[in-house]
Amino acid sequence: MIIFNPTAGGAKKRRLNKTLQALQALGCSLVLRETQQRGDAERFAAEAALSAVDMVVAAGGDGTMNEVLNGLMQHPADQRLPLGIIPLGTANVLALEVGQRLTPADMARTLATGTPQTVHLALVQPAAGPARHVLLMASAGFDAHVVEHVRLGLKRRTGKLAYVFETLWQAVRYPFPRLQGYCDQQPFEAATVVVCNGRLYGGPFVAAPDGNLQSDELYLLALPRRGLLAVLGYAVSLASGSLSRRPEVTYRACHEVMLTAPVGAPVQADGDSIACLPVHITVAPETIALVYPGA
Ligand SMILES: Nc1ncnc2c1ncn2[C@@H]1O[C@H](COP(=O)(O)OP(=O)(O)OP(=O)(O)O)[C@@H](O)[C@H]1O
Repeated sequence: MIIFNPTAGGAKKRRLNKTLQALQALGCSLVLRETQQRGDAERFAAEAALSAVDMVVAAGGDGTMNEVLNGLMQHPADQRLPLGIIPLGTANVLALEVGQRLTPADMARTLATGTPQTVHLALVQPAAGPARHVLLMASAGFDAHVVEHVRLGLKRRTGKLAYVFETLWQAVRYPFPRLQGYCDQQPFEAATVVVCNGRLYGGPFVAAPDGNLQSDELYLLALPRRGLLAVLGYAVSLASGSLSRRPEVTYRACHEVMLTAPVGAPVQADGDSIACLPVHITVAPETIALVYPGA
């Protein structure tokens, strides 16, 4: 089953159709479901386990992949279908993380012949509301504030530039409140906190050099500085892959992060706002089989 978010990445229906044709040419039979609104992809994925399909494919951006993941995780491990991806989003971080090339032929080949590999997940449990599984990363502070405020219309028209614009706009307005929490029981404070399950953040940018979806470790990045200059400095370091090596940045492997204050501050995961502080972030007890491109 293919679950397609027609709004992802400014609607890439042609790329989807070409991928579907390539899949059919490889002998795959397909069921396509199109989302109408947020939440549909999760519901469709949960329903898929009850029908005769052998894989659920998220066609959209990282937010759609996160929704499909959470639908699949509603079932026990022995009934859980593997997750495949057709990346059609704005940043497609998961595709970069697993080395998936974006041509329709490559995407179809992976789904038809790629190998499902066990991937560990993060689990974000807010004090209020349901827990969510996370593939790539969860964050709070400046970065989650930008995700919450980025204008959807602008994102559809300009793609990643909308994030650049919103980052600059918010960097001179955001009050940078102190985030407080515990990382494996040790207290810390920061202006922005990112908990990475994988290596990459926001695109092909290495945030957690030791991150690996196939290991059961999370990586904390706690960024203490506030204000526009700090944001620009962190962006440059991220782009050059050196963010985790900055002297004032805390970077460490961990299994549990509690973010306690300020209560009500937004938390984003896999590129979408999902909760408010306080939250408890752990390595999820359950895993998913994710279809990786072949060698
Ligand atoms: N039909 C729909 N209409 C509006 N929103 C939808 C629809 N289907 C899914 N969504 C929501 O759209 C949001 C963005 O989707 P997604 O992340 O897949 O695309 P993107 O933002 O373009 O890509 P990326 O995350 O890679 O930047 C998600 O929160 C998802 O739940």
